[in-house]
Amino acid sequence: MPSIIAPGAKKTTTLTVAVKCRPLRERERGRDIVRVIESKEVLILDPDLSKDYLDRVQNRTKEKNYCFDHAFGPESTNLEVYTKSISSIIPGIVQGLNVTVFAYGSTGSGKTYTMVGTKGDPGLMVLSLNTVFDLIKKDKRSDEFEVTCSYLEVYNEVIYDLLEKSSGHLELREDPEQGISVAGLRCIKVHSADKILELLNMGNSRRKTESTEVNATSSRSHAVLEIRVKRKRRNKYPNQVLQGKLALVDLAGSERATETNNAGQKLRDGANINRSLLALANCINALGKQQKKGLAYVPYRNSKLTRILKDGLSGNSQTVMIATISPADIHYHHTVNTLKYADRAKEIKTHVQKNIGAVDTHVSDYQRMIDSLQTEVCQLKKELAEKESQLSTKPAEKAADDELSQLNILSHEISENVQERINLQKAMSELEETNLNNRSELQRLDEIIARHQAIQMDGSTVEELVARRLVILDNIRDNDEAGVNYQKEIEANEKQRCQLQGMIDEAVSKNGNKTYLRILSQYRLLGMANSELQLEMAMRDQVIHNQREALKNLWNLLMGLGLDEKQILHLAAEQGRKIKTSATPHVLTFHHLHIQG
Ligand SMILES: Nc1ncnc2c1ncn2[C@@H]1O[C@H](COP(=O)(O)OP(=O)(O)OP(=O)(O)O)[C@@H](O)[C@H]1O
Repeated sequence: MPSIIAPGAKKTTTLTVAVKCRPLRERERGRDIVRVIESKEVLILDPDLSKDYLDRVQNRTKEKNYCFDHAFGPESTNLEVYTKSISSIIPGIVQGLNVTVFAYGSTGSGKTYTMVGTKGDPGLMVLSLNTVFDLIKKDKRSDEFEVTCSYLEVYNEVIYDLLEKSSGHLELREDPEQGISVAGLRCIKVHSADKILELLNMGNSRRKTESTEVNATSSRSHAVLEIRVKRKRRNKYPNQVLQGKLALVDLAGSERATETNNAGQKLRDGANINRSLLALANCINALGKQQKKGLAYVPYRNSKLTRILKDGLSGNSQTVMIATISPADIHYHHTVNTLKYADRAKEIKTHVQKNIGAVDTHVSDYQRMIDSLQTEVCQLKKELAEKESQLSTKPAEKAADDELSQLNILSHEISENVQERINLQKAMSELEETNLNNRSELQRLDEIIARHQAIQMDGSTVEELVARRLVILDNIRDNDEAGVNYQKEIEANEKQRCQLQGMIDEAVSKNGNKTYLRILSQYRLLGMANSELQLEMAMRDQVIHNQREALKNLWNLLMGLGLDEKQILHLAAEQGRKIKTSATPHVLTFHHLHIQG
């Protein structure tokens, strides 16, 4: 039965951006070029001291000035950063709101120090968790709480569970209602901040770090700690569940490979870290632009990191970006680059809304099918491993062994290929939807402009409308261009798929080990069926989501026309539809609207 949730009022809010400048380190021996003025302004001095007076007056200086919600100098502690920029939004988590905090900055600028901290100067993760549990303690008598914690890292575009000793590769799952989740990620029930900190330390010890020339323990991965708080009102509204979420993100540092003297694996890491960070920067750009230009396409799909952070960047979340910078003159370019993105991020808007519990059942059937397929895939994987170990004990079959491992590689590649295709197709359909909206706005504008011109209205109104029209056209062109690129990628993906399929078929026809191959091909087919099913589920959910949105709009429209809840229900009954509602204190009229039939 599809159900729609009409949640508490949506509040639009802008991203809070705070800048934290770390102290100059002993070995840096450089010049301190950062000045923080009145806790808001950041002044970056020209690193080149040789500029003369004339250069300065002729404005040839590289001095830059930015203004943020908060700015902290080297003497500020993490507690100060927490108190001024985050503490006020943390209580929302136990009231059903989502909060995201992420640190952004170049390698060695102090992201991990700010997020994790030290014993003497605990970081934002520690401080916010302590507050969450203090708040829970206060309300424990009247309400029931359940807190769960997960910790993941994105390394080389692969997601790993930091709470698992030897985590496999995890996949992202999408649901238009619930947003993005990570399939198979461990969620541990916790009862205290200390327990989470214990898990955090354990996870951090598993995190991929390397020594680079810029930072001795440089984080090579992006880490996301997520705390979910479920709250059940024991006395007042026993059926209501509030679900808040706190996502704390410590990003890997961005650096240019040439600066770190990295090679081989490290160089590859750098490329992937930069791919994610580049995608994040592109999303920040597009979102910043969107505030001015309307419907620009935001390329969340270009990396795992941006897909995970999607909610925090534009969805239902109150978000704080902490931009970390170094005061050293040698880092001038990195510092200015970080501040440029931080400056753009100030424009980003999110929509905060309480998550009032409704257990959705419509995905459960698909979910069950996927889970059972996954169990079967695991079982076959085990059988495959057993078979493989038997085969490897017989040296005479070494040649067959090689062919089999080749087959394994091929089947892995084909499954990655299917995932990529799903992702590209979803990106295409999102892009098309964005442009559909753009085109309908264009049509509306054309009609209004024609009407205004017909009655020869004041020129300035028409000028404004025409300017807006040009902006929309510009967006449509940008989005069409992105669409052509996606289409090319889809074609390349399909070509690769055919090639892989051909290679597999050839290998299978040559190989003599029939039992093994039967299992292998079954495993491969199941893996593909699983992926296809996920695509089908996502598409189906998108349709349901659109229907619900349309119904919500219709409900609001009818309310706006002066009809009350009873009259709407009556109207619906006349149309042969059953609607169930239940009242909550957050929305005057209703919070659940279940539509049957
Ligand atoms: N506010 C601070 N006070 C004292 N030391 C700091 C501060 N911020 C950072 N540092 C020191 O600077 C160094 C680099 O910091 P950190 O490891 O947090 O950088 P990072 O941005 O996380 O780097 P990467 O991206 O390479 O992981 C560390 O030795 C850290 O202790």
